[in-house]
Amino acid sequence: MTGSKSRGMNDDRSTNVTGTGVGTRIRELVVTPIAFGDPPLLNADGVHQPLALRCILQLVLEDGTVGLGESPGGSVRLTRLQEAAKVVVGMDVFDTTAVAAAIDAVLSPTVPRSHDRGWATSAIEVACLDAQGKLLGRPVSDLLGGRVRDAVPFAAYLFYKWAEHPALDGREAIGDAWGEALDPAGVVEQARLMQQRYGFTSFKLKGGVFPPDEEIAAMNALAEAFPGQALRLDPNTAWTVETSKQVARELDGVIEYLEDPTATIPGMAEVAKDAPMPLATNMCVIAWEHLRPAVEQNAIQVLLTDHHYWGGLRRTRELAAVCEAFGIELSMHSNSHLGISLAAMAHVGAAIPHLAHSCDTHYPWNSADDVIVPGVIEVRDGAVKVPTGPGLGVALDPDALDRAHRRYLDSGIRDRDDTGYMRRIRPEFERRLPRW
Ligand SMILES: O=C([O-])[C@@H](O)[C@@H](O)[C@H](O)[C@@H](O)C(=O)[O-]
Ligand SMILES: [Mg+2]
Repeated sequence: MTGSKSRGMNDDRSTNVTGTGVGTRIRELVVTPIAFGDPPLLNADGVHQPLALRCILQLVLEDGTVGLGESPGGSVRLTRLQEAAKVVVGMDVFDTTAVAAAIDAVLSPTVPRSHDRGWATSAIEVACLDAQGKLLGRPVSDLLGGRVRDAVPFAAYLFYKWAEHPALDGREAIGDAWGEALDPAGVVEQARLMQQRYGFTSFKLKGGVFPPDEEIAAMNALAEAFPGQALRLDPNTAWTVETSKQVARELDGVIEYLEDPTATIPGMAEVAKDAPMPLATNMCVIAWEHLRPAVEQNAIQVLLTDHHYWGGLRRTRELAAVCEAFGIELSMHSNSHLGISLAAMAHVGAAIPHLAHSCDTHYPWNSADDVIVPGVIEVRDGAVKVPTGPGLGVALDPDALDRAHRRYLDSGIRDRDDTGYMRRIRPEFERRLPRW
């Protein structure tokens, strides 16, 4: 961890904004790597490790106001955030364009692709907006143009999963409250639990785990168990173009969209010519330069935005306008995350008028180890109420943050490695895409 977590923790402070930058300059950016529990969720790459990694950002202004941010973790992202943290010191928190440019400039020599630099820019922009909102006494959604909805709908994110992380390296097996889901009945049971606990009315299954016929059977079982409710399948590019076309035909009338059945923009465009339902992506259109070819080839009809890599909340709002111009519908992508990210997702989701689909969230899988004070941000009735307090509207729980940071230090895990972890348990596992 860099810096002290107790410094500048006056989260609720509101101050007069003079417009001169007095008190609104960034004094310090504290980046804290953390780890939190994650169940054995299966995907095309392997299986989730027992701990997932994130970085928590505390952007401290000269007047003591603190803006919060959350970024995906891992050693590379942590190093980039730490580098970026140095160049933003002294800048005005309202000058987010200049802040983004400074981060971009310091990272460009070592990180050539703008998309890879975007992760740092995005997390820091969210922290700036949280601080701005606290200074102004206004929620972040107001800084994005105002909310068009008070609650943002989310989908249950279903995964094939083992009942427990098997015993390994002298540690005992780690079970969870969700149980096993390895066949259609298990998937339907998991969906029922998700609905009971969180009120979800739309469901996404992470596929690419079993042969397509088994995943088609799971989707049909969900359709039977939840008639009329929106369903999606996402095999993370585990299929060839031909297999994708075949699955799309078989799921006609069953799913609202098919997400990343196959790799690349041309591959998706081939499938889209044939598929009876819209195709969605968070894999082949992940940077501004991908939009033009995707539109020209009509490769996707739905984009899953993600403020964590599209440059932050304002850029996501701009992306939404571009998509609107080209008739691309919007949904939202998620990775394992905690409440600061969920709050940011809710604020930007509230400010996008044509958000056509419920958003993804891993939060139910990870919320037990959250680092924010509970009660403000939660999934209820399949939606997240957009906080109305200043900034993101959430506050850090310093003890929970300390625990999560210690967990990170003690774990020795520094990067996500679904394939490596899977191979330790099933040595014959090969990450081969497309697999079918
Ligand atoms: O957590 C997972 O296993 C997901 O596969 C995640 O890594 C993806 O980024 C994501 O959820 C997706 O929609 O592709
Ligand atoms: Mg996806």
